[in-house]
Amino acid sequence: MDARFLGIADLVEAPSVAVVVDVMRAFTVAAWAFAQGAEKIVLAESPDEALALKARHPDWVALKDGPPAPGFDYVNSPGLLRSVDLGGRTVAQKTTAGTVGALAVKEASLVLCAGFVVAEATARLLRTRRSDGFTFVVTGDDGQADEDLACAQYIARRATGAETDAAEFLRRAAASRAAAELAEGVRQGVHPDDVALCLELDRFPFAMVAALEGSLMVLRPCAVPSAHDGQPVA
Ligand SMILES: O=C(O)[C@H](CS(=O)(=O)O)OP(=O)(O)O
Ligand SMILES: [Mg+2]
Repeated sequence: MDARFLGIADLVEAPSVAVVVDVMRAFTVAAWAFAQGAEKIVLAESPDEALALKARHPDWVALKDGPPAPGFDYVNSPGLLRSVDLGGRTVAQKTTAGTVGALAVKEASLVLCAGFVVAEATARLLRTRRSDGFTFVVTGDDGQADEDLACAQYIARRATGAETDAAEFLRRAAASRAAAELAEGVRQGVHPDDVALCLELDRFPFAMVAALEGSLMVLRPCAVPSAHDGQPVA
């Protein structure tokens, strides 16, 4: 299996299978939103689009990174989101890196969004795909964010079925600039548990698949039973 690791700016053509990785924090937050009952997440192009979607659908909730902002219900923090009941709700999410990365590959035939919390389910889903290669989008720091690269490399290894010790990959993520910035209060809209929550390996049993639904890029959880190993999915 051929794995490419690209930053968002390096994407010149739509990959066939794209795994968009944002450990800190967009896709850890997305996984927590599903765990808290959200039906789907619409990946918004801009803060204004997230607010416009919410205005059009008053039962939706809007979430963005950075500090709390007028019109937005939540910030991009797993620690803050984990106590919120999102049962049946649609979330419009806009972040600096993660949502931008997913929107950059919206023409791909399969788009998975991932972090350590859904690593094994993501790898399991990739194992069911007959594909010559996978493109991992390392969303942070122009493709240099080590928390995202470490997670992408870990998932790529697990996607081959190779036994892989996660410890070194998690250590790199814990030592990343993003982790330091979250811990030191450089980033805003942060809960003290955010870094630890982003490093919870396989916290959730589902993968997350994004696809165009009309003009919107919509992220949904996807159960990946281990019994399907080796069988292709649509
Ligand atoms: O919320 C985050 O951690 C970041 C925003 S920033 O890097 O602090 O500006 O967004 P994400 O898209 O989740 O990396
Ligand atoms: Mg990030």
